Amino acid sequence: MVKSSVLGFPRMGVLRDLKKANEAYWADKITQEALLAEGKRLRLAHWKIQQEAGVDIIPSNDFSFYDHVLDHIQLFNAVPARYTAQKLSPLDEYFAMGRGHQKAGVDVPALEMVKWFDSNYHYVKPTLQDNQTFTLAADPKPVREFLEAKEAGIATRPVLVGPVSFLALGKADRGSTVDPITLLDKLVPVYVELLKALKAAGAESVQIDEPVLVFDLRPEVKAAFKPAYEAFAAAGDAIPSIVVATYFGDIVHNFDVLPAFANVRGIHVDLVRNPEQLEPVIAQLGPNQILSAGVVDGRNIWKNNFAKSLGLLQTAIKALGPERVIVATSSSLLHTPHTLASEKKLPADVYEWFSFAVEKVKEVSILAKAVTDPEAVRAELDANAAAMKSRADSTRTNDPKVKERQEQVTEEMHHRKSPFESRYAEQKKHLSLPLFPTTTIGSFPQTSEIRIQRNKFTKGEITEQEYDDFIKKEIDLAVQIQDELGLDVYVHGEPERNDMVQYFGERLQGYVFTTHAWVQSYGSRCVRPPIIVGDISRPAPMTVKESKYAASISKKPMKGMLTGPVTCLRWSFPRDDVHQSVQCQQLALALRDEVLDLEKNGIFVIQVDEPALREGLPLRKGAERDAYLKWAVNSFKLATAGVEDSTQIHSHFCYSEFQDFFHAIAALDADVLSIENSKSDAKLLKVFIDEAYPRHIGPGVYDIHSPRVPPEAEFKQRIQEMLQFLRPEQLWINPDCGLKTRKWDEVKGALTHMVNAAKQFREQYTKA
Ligand SMILES: CN1c2c(nc(N)[nH]c2=O)NC[C@@H]1CNc1ccc(C(=O)N[C@@H](CCC(=O)N[C@@H](CCC(=O)N[C@@H](CCC(=O)O)C(=O)O)C(=O)O)C(=O)O)cc1
Ligand SMILES: N[C@@H](CCS)C(=O)O
Ligand SMILES: [Zn+2]
Repeated sequence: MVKSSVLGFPRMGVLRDLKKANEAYWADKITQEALLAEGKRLRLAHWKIQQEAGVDIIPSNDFSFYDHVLDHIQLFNAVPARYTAQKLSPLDEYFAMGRGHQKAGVDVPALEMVKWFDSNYHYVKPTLQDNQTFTLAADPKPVREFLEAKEAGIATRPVLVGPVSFLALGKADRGSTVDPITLLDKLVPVYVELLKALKAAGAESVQIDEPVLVFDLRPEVKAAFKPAYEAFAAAGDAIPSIVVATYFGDIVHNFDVLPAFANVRGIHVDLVRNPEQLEPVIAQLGPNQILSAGVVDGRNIWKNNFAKSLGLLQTAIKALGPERVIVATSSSLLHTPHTLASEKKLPADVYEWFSFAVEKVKEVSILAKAVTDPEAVRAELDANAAAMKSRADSTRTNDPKVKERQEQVTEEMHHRKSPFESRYAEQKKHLSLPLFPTTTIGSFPQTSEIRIQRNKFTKGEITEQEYDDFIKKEIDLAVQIQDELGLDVYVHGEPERNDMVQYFGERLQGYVFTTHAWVQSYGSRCVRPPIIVGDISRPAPMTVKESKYAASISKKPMKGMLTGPVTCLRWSFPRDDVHQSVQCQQLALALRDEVLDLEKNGIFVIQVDEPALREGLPLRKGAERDAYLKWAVNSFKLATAGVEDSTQIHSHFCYSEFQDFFHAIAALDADVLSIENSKSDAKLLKVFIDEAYPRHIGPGVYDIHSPRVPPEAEFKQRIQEMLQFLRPEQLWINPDCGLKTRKWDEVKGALTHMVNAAKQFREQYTKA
């Protein structure tokens, strides 16, 4: 019998229960015991869903209160001393690393949080010291959760982030210079101890995730697999058997690492992303090793194409026999929403095209049966074939007018009228900005009042007029606060937006959107990606009404605020039947019209956010990456280049790892860039000098993910550091990202300090 397996299940629960419990705990509304009990309830519920679907290998330790990499930081007692020194409870210490802690005299910022591979999930970076040690935490979480499932009668396979990936995804702490991978020999014995404890608890097998295997690896990282997995092999039967899991790419280029895995039970590969790696991987397996074939997509919401998956599985079975093949999800289902069953408003025809986590779990189970006994699941196979046909034949997907417009796109449409120097001269006259201009990234606090009013509007409990009036009042408030703070370029605050991508998806033809399809983005924060089902176009302006109103009541320049084409694409669930470059160009054309409409309506600073530009970068260097960069950069330029020289185009990126990506950002030709930087070493900005970057930049000076209000001195120190790498005339002062997740008192406090710090530098440099 072929077995089925799931690599991880979403944690939030059907109604975002974990988010609600976490936020209630942080607001002191529920006790620690209540939060822990909610975690337990969710874990059991999720295991049962998988058990009832007939999944053979169910994961444990995939649950996390905040982030699974952060769990491992605590599991290995790799918690920086600034947190342990606070003597918080283990749970509060954990949240302090995730989101900072500023309470009862304790003031510690969060650890850095960055993108998980090319997904919209964010993990907390292991932050390691020169004299780092590792020990196993008391009552280790993977053992505890394995036993919890066992008590409930559910045998599970614990999931761990592997030692090489844990270190390779980490960094040296500020003030340390250690290359994390050199800490391997200290870490591996702790893994062995943990694996022994899991075996003693009854675990027969573990899933060890080594997703860094899909990257181009430094030789030091490649070399680390051998000693780590040899140490595991040396533990023999004292530890569970190991399946090494990789995902989001192929591992063919790292085949020279595979001898390190000679003694593991099996290897998991992502056959959704890279089906072509199937045969080469099969050829590399040892005579008794198992292939875990990831055929059910953990990153998208399209129903599995059973015929296609069965083709891959049959190839595997032919080579290895049924006992050595496991049917699996391509990756953890963390990146998919909980269940399609919650969606009551999707058009009936498209509903049939989708599968969320609960449905994908069933798909894995059906495929495992179908591959050796199709008649046992004939009805399911027929229904699947009918759904595939319904989508392929649908008229929803194809809009000839959109295609016609795409054919008329010219090279010239990608270029601004003049080079930056001439544009800037025009903008200077037009906008009269001071030295070190201050601005924010767009959103202001999305208060519960805003969400309640929007919810009432969605449910029809208030009229459009009432909702519009409410939004106008919010914009009034945002403008008034910016007056008081003394900022230089204003934003309207985005109160009308549920999310920077969903909002646009809801206004564009070619999309459908959901009511409950939440996916965790970081910590308790979730997103509800809209779904691209067909060719995209803009039936009407999307943001002009709010920006125009905001500009009309503002005495300073008002920035229009759009989400760029690449980010709209990446943070939606894209089509899988049309190349992403085509979808992106359609979005770019829709946004180009919006940019020009904003300009026509008196908005002369327009920010087009592209925080997902880097996330979309293929994980390995090479032709695929070059091709992506070409179409991604062109899409941004197509969206923005139609404006006059005097209109200032801003763009924003909330990630700090821009060194290997600098040329793409520069190629956008945006007049001003804002980039997340407050938690990184200012030295990273050196690339702007090295590359003689001519345009203007606002490296973030304030970590918006944390409720912490940094003191004024911290802002001044940050600006001072930045001035070592940037010319004063090119420096803007702004936070890392939008402020929607913060509370107004935090925002006012932090921005007061930020503006005061900027004013002091302005004074100093104007005198000089
Ligand atoms: C900049 N970031 C974003 C990413 N991806 C996006 N798609 N959007 C982003 O902004 N990726 C990288 C980063 C990640 N950062 C964030 C930051 C903040 C959030 C966030 O705040 N998410 C919200 C949900 C946002 C939303 O869609 N809100 C809706 C619905 C609100 C709601 O829950 N309504 C209630 C009813 C109202 C009530 O009674 O309170 C309900 O439906 O039950 C809205 O505002 O209308 C979050 O809360 O998690 C995400 C990523
Ligand atoms: N304008 C958006 C950008 C987030 S990346 C905001 O401010 O929330
Ligand atoms: Zn951002």
